[in-house]
Amino acid sequence: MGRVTVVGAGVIGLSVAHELAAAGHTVRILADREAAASTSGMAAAIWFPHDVKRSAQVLDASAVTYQRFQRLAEDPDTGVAMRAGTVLSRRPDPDLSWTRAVPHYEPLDPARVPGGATGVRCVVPLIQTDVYLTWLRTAVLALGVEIRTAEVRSLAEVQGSEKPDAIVVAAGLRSAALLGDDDEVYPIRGQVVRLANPGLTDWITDQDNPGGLTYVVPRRHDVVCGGTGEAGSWDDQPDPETEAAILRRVRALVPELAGQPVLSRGVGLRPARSSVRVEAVPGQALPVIACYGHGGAGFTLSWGDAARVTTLIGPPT
Ligand SMILES: Cc1cc2nc3c(=O)[nH]c(=O)nc-3n(C[C@H](O)[C@H](O)[C@H](O)COP(=O)(O)OP(=O)(O)OC[C@H]3O[C@@H](n4cnc5c(N)ncnc54)[C@H](O)[C@@H]3O)c2cc1C
Repeated sequence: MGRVTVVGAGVIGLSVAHELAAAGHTVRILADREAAASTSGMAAAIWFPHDVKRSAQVLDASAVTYQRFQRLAEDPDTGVAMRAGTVLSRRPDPDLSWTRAVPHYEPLDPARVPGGATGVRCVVPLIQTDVYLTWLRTAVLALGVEIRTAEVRSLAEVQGSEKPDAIVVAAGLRSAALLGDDDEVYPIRGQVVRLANPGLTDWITDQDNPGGLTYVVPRRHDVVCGGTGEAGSWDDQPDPETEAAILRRVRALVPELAGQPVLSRGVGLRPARSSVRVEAVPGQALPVIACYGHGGAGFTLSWGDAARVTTLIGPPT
């Protein structure tokens, strides 16, 4: 193994290419959109395994990624920072399996939690996606990876034109169409509205808000407010009524947001699957590794799954 073609330049494709190149492979990325113009560009993002089945593999990948981001946060140019925040839950038995990867967390004083909810206060990586994806692309190029703008219509086409030793399919929602052996991929629509930041640093996510998924992620120059989690919806246009409802919910949760002007808005389609797929695909003429279906946790799993792909490919020969 030596020459690897990665299909996809979102956070997953870039992270995989980074780790393969760092391991000594010659890597080329084929992608028809830059990360900023894909789902990856729409995330806020915080480290949190949201909209993904929390299997042992996912929790392991989350932990590896947490540690990697913690190191990256030492360099402000990466756009990664460690930030305190709150995870609210309104279920009687909340799933706290994710806290295994988090060194600092504590149950919140019930007096500080909205009626009926429980809360965990913790410190996690906050990844400012516009800064981070630019940093990651630059890091990938510095490792000698070639990034080519191209639409891939079939893996046979890649095999014929690129003659790689292996292919990694990291094409998000469109991965299943390229592989043709998977009918378990579907979009989870996420709408966001970005407000001016009145000086907030702490994030909050209210997973089971009766009005809908609600989160507030303050960044350097804005606050990403969400959201929605509409499984099966391919609608990529912001809906004004949905935005008004998001604004009502986030202002109820974080009163400082009242009166802050809207800076921008957007919709992203999370590439969801019954479970994240990271494996060698059987029945192919050459080694093909699938790495997709990360739902609402692509950043959260990125470095862990990139390491897993690198192990599956093996060392360069
Ligand atoms: C509103 C919202 C908020 C989110 N918040 C978070 C968060 O806080 N934390 C978190 O961890 N995650 C979050 N996510 C989820 C995260 O954004 C996704 O899991 C992640 O972006 C998926 O990355 P990806 O690289 O698999 O796919 P994408 O970013 O969609 O990239 C796919 C790439 O494949 C390329 N491609 C596809 N098909 C082809 C083809 N046939 N030929 C050539 N190129 C192709 C595209 O051009 C693109 O480069 C959020 C998502 C949304 C929508």
